[in-house]
Amino acid sequence: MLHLRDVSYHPAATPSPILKDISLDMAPQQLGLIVGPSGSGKSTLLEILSGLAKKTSGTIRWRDQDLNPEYLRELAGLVFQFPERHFCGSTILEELRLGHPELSRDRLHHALQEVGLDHLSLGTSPRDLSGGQQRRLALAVQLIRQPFLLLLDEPTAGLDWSMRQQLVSVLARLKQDWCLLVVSHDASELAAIADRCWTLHHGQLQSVEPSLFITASA
Ligand SMILES: Nc1ncnc2c1ncn2[C@@H]1O[C@H](COP(=O)(O)OP(=O)(O)OP(=O)(O)O)[C@@H](O)[C@H]1O
Repeated sequence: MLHLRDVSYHPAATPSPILKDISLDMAPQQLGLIVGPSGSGKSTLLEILSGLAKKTSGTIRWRDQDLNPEYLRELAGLVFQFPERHFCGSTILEELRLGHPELSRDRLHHALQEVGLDHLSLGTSPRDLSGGQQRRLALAVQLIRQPFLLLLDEPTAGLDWSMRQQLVSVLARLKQDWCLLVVSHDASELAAIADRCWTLHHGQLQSVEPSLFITASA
């Protein structure tokens, strides 16, 4: 169970906080969706939850354990917006093994299976994959680390309709085993698979019913 209580982020360079007293709870096997316009603080919240930035105040807990940035870097997996821009490996195998040369082929195969890419040869170049396949490979890269929390920044951005549908069904399947927190400026397809929804405006989080977005985008 992930618990955030009154998490704020106020860098010295800004006149007002970027995140203001954020509180939320999420259970394993849930998908949480935070929807907010550009500049509302979505990526900053994910940076804090993945240990890349340090909150100014508040607490972040997994069950009863307080999580500092070092712990968060180990326990959370962040898939950046447009993750394909950061691929470094020349093959799928290299991409999956970056930083984890010891990983067995079984473990790699399992991660690819979870995102529906197990039919591909490990020697395929990530650059030769479709946009949707590249997004799923980026998910697999995080899954092999077995994070307790999978964080996704705008996972469907820039994909066409059919690739978005494929990605949404992969996420729906992944939430059966993982805790997922997704941020997006567009709730349309993701709200249908979300267990919890929030809006984020000027760094302030507000809980809303997922059905609100489904009706609004229908
Ligand atoms: N360390 C920092 N110092 C100063 N300003 C910052 C810092 N981190 C974030 N910001 C500012 O906070 C605001 C929120 O940024 P953030 O990237 O989190 O928004 P976002 O909702 O993810 O937007 P987008 O969808 O455009 O990526 C922006 O105005 C950004 O410039």
